[in-house]
Amino acid sequence: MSLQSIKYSRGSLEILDQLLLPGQSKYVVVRGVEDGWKVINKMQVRGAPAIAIVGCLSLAVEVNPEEFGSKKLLRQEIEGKLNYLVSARPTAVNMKIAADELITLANELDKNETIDVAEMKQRFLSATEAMLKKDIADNRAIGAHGANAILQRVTEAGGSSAGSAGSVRVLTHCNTGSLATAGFGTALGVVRQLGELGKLEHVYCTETRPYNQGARLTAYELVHEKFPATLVLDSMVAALLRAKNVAAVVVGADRVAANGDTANKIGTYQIAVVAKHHDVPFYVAAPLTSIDLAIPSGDHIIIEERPDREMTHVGEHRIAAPGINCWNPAFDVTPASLITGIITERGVFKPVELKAAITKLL
Ligand SMILES: CSC[C@@H](O)[C@@H](O)C(=O)COP(=O)(O)O
Repeated sequence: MSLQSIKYSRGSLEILDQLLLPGQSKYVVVRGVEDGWKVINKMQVRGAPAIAIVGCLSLAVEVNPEEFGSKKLLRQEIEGKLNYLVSARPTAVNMKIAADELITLANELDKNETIDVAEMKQRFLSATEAMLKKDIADNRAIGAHGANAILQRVTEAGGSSAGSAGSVRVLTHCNTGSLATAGFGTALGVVRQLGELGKLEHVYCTETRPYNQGARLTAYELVHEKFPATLVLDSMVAALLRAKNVAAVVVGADRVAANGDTANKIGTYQIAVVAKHHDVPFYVAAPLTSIDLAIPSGDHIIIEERPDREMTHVGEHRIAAPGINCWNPAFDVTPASLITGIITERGVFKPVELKAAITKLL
């Protein structure tokens, strides 16, 4: 059983094939950008931060053995291939932000007359490799901020949604853990942190149809951690919030717009509506690399539509009546008005404060 979604050392990249989990732990070798694009598009690796890291590292393994005749040629290679990788999946912004940062770096290195092409390549590789460590550090910080926010809110609300010794029950959706990131996780990092603090009474995870990231991947991580955890179907959330004294919902994000509207796995929006109805705080946990200040609202987010087969089949087995039409958006947009707080590595912000706070930080 492995929770390491990305194995990298200079010149070598492997990803844990998430289509096969939890039945099989099998790593797939990614030899370059073409492989990187395919494993992202087929969702063998998925989760917004992991997509960006694998995309950029796939370019690093391709560039590593190559000799470039000039810095201009290296810059063109970096720019062209990163823009291609962005096209593998459209909704999560992390790959686009990473690509823009690395293209800016390549332009600066190209203009810097004090370095040669070999040095430029080394600096590009180091910048790409730094993403792995940074993602884990960011996730740890998200976990700490998120756990504090949830526990503080429970205390402020008089502790009625707390269990024994102030511990809490939380609900999460999709998979936002070690498998979706370089390690630890975002929303699942918050859950992990509550667990590490001894404050996690129970975690509920949704099945997350149709790809079943909750049932296959989050459940796998929770069992591995030996956390008190229960799987529920997506259609059970209203009943769960009515019955189980859940203190908070915490989910991840694929793209957060400047006003706080958040694209995340399909089903997130309806959970937020149900949470509002039951007066349960609803948190989005995401690194700054998931926040897209360039778009004013969620109306500007492109929602990826996936093949019908993901709905009509479970593995090789057909479950839907042949001939039926399908609509399979992979994500939905939760309006900012339903979001209590956006948990980042730099603190927790109300959606209305987000743009000003992030602009100041950056
Ligand atoms: C830390 S992962 C955050 C999001 O990417 C996650 O919640 C999600 O929606 C994943 O969707 P997926 O289609 O599995 O890539």
